[in-house]
Amino acid sequence: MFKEHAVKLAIAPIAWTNDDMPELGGENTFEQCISEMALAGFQGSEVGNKYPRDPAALRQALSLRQLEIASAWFSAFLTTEPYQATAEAFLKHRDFLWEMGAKVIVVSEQGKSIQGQMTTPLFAEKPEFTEEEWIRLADGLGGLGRLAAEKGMSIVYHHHMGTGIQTAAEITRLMEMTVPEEVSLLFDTGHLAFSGEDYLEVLRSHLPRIKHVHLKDIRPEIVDLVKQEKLSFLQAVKAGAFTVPGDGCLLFGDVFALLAASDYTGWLVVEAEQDPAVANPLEYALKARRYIKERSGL
Ligand SMILES: O=C1C[C@@H](O)[C@H](O)[C@@H](O)C1=O
Ligand SMILES: [Co+2]
Repeated sequence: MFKEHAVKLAIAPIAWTNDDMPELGGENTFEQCISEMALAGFQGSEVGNKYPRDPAALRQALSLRQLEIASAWFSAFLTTEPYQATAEAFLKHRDFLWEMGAKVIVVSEQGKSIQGQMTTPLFAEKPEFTEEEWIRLADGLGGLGRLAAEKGMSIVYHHHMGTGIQTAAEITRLMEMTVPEEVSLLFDTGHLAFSGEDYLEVLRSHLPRIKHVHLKDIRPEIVDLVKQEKLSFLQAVKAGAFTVPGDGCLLFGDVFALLAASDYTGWLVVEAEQDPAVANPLEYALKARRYIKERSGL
């Protein structure tokens, strides 16, 4: 299926400690988190809020467990703040990731985002960008892409529930307003399915621009509840809207087949935030690892 050495498997720390709601998994330590990632058979991780920010200390802790850093999330505010403010914060983030050996930088526009608001209904209050904001976003992302290229890196745009770039149409528009040399795409299965998009069609349409993949599944009955009860994104996560690949309703066999057929090279990152007090992170990491092996041979 996948070409040898083309793809590496990572898992995000968000299943152990949630950066959006640090009270979820507050008791789980950084060492426990990375030890369990390695124990479950993963080669890499993204960066969570408990990770040391000193590259030497982080490298040392990871190398003991033979783990690498795949990437880390960056919140941009290109639609609501001056470009310079986002660019300055981005440069620090870029240089940290470069020191950690990452090749891609996850970027998500958080201007007008409701993803961090505890009670704002996710579906009813989804933000939309004005024409002017679309232009600011596309131009700003181009600028960040050029800054990433100075270090031989790429930005991968993270579409996300509760933001101005959530739907298939919004992703397509963003890709059309930017160029592949500057802006690549992160494909997150869970966010697309949650939004009600045809995630396989999004994958087919944008395959050449996809340079990073987040694998998460959804529990459709919880997604229905989120709509009926007008829950927020954070309430949805707590209620268990997301889970690991194979534990929900997504067709990951098809996702892997499409990626492999396009000679995808890069990381596949299991990223399934749920309440660690309900869903034991090691148990779910092992479940995800077994399922990925069965479906992709990796
Ligand atoms: O990549 C991600 C990072 C998280 O902080 C975010 O809220 C999550 O849903 C996600 O997909
Ligand atoms: Co994601």
